[in-house]
Amino acid sequence: MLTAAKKEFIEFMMSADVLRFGDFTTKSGRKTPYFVNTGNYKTGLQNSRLGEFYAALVKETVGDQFDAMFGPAYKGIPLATSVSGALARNYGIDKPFFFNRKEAKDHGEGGNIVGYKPQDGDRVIIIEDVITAGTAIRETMPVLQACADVKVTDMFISVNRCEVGQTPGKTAVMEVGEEFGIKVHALVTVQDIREYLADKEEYAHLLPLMDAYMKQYCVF
Ligand SMILES: O=P(O)(O)OC[C@H]1O[C@H](OP(=O)(O)OP(=O)(O)O)[C@H](O)[C@@H]1O
Ligand SMILES: O=C(O)c1cc(=O)[nH]c(=O)[nH]1
Repeated sequence: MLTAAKKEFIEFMMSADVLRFGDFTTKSGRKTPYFVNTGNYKTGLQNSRLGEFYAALVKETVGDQFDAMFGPAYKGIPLATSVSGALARNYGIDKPFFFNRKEAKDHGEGGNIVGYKPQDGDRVIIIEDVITAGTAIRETMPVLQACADVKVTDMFISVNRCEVGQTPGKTAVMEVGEEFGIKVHALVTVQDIREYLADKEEYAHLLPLMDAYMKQYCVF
């Protein structure tokens, strides 16, 4: 159901040109009529507001029951930093954050992890933009497992695209749960976006495109 909070988040993404409609190709090679580009957030206020949306979901689901948050390069990096700030400011949940470099650095401090140094036994949450086919999370898990014996418990994303992963009939989110034991929490889903569009006459032309895409790739 499209709650007022979900509607507000969809309008926030659209006002920042983050949620766009047109012809795009996903990392997994799917031709999609909509795309979420969190790289389009550009101002302090947008960043601060974005952090608040995620922080409210973290507070409501896991609260302070985690030890650190991880933002996968690249787009997870500003997400994790803004969420950590909002959690501390709004809820007094002051937790460390860390992120990776896609290419290891061979001078100075070296390595591929920046920020907090994870410890064995840490419960880690991941802050990301979207999950489509689940490739990115499968790239992220070995990076985390190489740091320490951490337990990744939850993952927070802007949009759950509800798309099939590697196994017919299963979403990437289901697979992530089964393979890694990670619970995925999304601010909105593709169904929320579709419902939002259906409420507004000016977006009527997008509905057949969304429906065709959802029929091809989504599992509900
Ligand atoms: O579930 P998937 O099919 O993997 O697709 C979703 C991921 O793909 C993109 O990341 P990308 O690897 O392009 O990294 P970026 O943050 O550097 O843009 C996007 O930011 C998601 O994280
Ligand atoms: O699947 C992807 O590559 C993808 C989808 C999307 O909506 N946004 C994004 O940054 N990547």
